[in-house]
Amino acid sequence: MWVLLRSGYPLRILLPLRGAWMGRRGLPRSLAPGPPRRRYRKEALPALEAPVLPVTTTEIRQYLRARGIPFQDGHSCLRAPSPFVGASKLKHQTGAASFSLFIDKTTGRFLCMTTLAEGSWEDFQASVEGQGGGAREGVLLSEAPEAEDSEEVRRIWARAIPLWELPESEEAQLARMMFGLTKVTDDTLKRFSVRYLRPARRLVFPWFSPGGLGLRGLKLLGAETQGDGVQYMETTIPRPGAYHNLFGLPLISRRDVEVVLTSRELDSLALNQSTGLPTLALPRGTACLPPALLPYLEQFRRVVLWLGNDLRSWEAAKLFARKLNPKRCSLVRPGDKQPSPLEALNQGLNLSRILRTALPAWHKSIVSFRQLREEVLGELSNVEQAAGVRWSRFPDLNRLLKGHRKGELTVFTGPTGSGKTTFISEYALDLCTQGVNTLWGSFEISNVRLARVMLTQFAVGRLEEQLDKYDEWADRFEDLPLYFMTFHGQQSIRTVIDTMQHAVYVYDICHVVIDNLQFMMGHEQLSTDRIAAQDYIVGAFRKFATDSSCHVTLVIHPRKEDDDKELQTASIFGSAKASQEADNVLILQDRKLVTGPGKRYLQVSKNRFDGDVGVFPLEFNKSSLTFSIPPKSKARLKKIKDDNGLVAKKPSSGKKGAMPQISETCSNQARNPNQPDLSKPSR
Ligand SMILES: Nc1ncnc2c1ncn2[C@@H]1O[C@H](COP(=O)(O)OP(=O)(O)OP(=O)(O)O)[C@@H](O)[C@H]1O
Repeated sequence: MWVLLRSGYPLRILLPLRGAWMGRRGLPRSLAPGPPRRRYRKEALPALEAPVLPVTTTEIRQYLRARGIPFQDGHSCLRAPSPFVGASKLKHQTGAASFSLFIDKTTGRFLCMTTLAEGSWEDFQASVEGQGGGAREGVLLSEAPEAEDSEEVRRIWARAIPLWELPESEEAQLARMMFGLTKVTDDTLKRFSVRYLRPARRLVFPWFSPGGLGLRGLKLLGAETQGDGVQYMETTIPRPGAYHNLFGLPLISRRDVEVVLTSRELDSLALNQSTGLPTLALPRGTACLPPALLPYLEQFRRVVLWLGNDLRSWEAAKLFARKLNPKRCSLVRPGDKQPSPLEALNQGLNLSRILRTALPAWHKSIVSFRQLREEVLGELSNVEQAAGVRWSRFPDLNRLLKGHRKGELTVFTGPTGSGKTTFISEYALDLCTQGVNTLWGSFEISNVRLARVMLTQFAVGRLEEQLDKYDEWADRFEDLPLYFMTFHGQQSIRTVIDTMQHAVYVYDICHVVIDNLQFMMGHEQLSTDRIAAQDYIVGAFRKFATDSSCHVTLVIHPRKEDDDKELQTASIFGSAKASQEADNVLILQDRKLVTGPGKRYLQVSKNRFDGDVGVFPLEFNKSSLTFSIPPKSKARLKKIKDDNGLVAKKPSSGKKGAMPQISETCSNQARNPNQPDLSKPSR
């Protein structure tokens, strides 16, 4: 496989994850050859000083036309004859097969289906323009299947045996029961070449290269009973970021025009067996749909997404349909009578009938309640899930905000140097460890410094004093779905939003953190222009959050105010636009004057979801850089709400540690509202 080095985006990947109990390739240590060691890896996407602007579909089309390259318009890609196929081979390809180069309409990245060459739009242009052979030059080892991986893949595959050939029937029965495969036939397992690794008690799903070019990777699936249910553990080789297997692809015929996409291999087995339809399983379930897979899905006129039986799967299905072109997509809605395909098979339901209930993903801009009623019902009957992902480290935040939801804008403020970056880093890390794909825009502090803070918080302790543990923590940290923009200091909002859009498309980002708005804007504008510019930028982030169904957390410095005053919603720098556009407003209250140094409170002063606002204490732990809630703290969460659901003004007791006065409608007491409290240089 050819993979090229250049990239047009100022985005750097931090790599995918393994647990402490895992070996280098994410396998149990007993399966990983040799002692753990670290390898030097080439930077996957190098940081760019001057970001290249993303290409548009129109520009791609214009370029191809100007160069006289014929092309066909597809659902998510343009198809053209591949410059990577030798003239002799090209002669033998006819019709659609001769258009074997797929160019992603959104990113310009290409894939040649014949040679498996792939690269960026700039690489394609370079190769068309004959700049030193283009694609053939830059082989990126970190993304190409590594020799070591291939060896490991072959070894495990050879040790695994076909499930239906398990000699002891008791063992075979137990394995089938654990994975819910009692109704899946041997024929189905054979068709999909599913094996079983006896020592590790794992199912093994193969990733075959297209065109029967051999085994490219594996997914190992373990199952453990937990209460009434079963918990599945997945391991992939290569690691998740490079595992681009559409399980079931070898069974797809060129003539197939319809496919059902599932989020699990087990679901694909069940669906294919009971409906006879072509089915494919996404490599990382509902976590993401990497654009690298889109060329393989171009041939289908209809794509049905049946990803699971919870709200998260439903959200993912809607997002993936956008990438696939919603006009050809239908979605199976989760529900009691519509569980996941494997469960449906096990419950004796008619899977073809469920598929017929799939709803078109595309509708015009105007909808009637009829189209919304099922969605509303879904939210009402899954209140917990509709409230979003809950924090594991901040239970009080769950009590107030209920969870972290897609498509919302959170504005976060606090006095200079009070610990905003440190807190927001832990707040985002908490979500990221629970599978929320996160993109950081750290304009004030360098990514290295930020990552160091995050890693310390992740390990909940100082790593300086335990460097022998560094690799173990770093390995686990690498596998978080965490990405960083490589911007620093002032940036144009267009470039930042374009990069965010790119990240949503490529990495299915659900949470973007911008730290902070003022550093992104630079210091150049005059004060009145600044407020207008900030309003414009806040509006752009708001629109992005809504349009991309992605949560944006925006750190904004407060105005310069008296140090001894509590901050309020109106203390956010600029006009009222930021707090009006925000769904949530969070304030880090630095109350050192009344409670002593180090004491902080987090105040939720706006909550559009259900109106609950309040404050709760945070205790800073200097060695782990974490803000945990003091276990024996008397000052617990305090909800502040009047009968109308509005934030009430509470009289101050004037006592040490008293709750702050909070008012949404407080007067503007800022000394100079046009001046943000931004007295420090970029770090
Ligand atoms: N509650 C706290 N008590 C004492 N030190 C803290 C506390 N919170 C953070 N710090 C430390 O204070 C320093 C500044 O923290 P941080 O960068 O998070 O503040 P900030 O509010 O983002 O700053 P700025 O206003 O410059 O953006 C860091 O070294 C951090 O470890």
